[in-house]
Amino acid sequence: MSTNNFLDLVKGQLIVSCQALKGEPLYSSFIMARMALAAKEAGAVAIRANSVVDIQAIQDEVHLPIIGLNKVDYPDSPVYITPTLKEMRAVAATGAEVVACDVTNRPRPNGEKLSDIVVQMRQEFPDTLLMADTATLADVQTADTLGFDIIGTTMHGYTPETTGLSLADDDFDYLRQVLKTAKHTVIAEGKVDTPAKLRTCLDLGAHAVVVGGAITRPLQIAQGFIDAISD
Ligand SMILES: CC(=O)N[C@H](C=O)[C@@H](O)[C@H](O)[C@H](O)COP(=O)(O)O
Repeated sequence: MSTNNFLDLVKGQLIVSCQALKGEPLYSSFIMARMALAAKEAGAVAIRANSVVDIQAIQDEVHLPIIGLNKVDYPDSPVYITPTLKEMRAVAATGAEVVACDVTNRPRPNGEKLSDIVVQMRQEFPDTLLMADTATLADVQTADTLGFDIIGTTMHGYTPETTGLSLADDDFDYLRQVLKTAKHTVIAEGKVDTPAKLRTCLDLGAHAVVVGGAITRPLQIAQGFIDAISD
């Protein structure tokens, strides 16, 4: 019987994504761990983190549940969030309570099939929850069919089909549709960049909300201020 009470722990709460890729000013496992400490002290109940080294550094710094992922670029696929079984296994092996991966109906590296990956993960890591990073309602239905425990809106606005779209567009119309469509637990994620949007996502029925850049990407945050004074 699964002892994974992640969903109970995060219900109605904020999850902070602490990520910085190579090339970003804060690219450092140490810095991501300190970001996670700040998030915990603010009251966040879980952390979303990228890469085994960052996950381990964060686990050493804060005892909060983790949504783990591993971003890897492959030449034969546009999918980069935990794209293959190799990355899924590596993240699950850290003990992260949740493993998140791309579910956007695009070809995966090495021709891997998501359905096969899910079956293998259920066998090898029965207590680890799986989170689908989706972009469209069709992806939400795929995630439901494959039995993902959590459906994230993570990739909405980040695929060719959804470029430029945002969760908050048209009074959160897309999130409302996801909440109506999804059979599994929905966590709102992607461009939730103000406290008011966080509140609205929860009021509309999201189980929890992930906020990343608006809290943990100072370059992105500062650029917003610069844009406001750039005529
Ligand atoms: C598209 C993509 O790769 N998103 C990634 C998913 O892990 C992260 O870079 C985002 O920061 C995270 O989803 C939180 O979103 P936001 O930073 O907008 O609050």
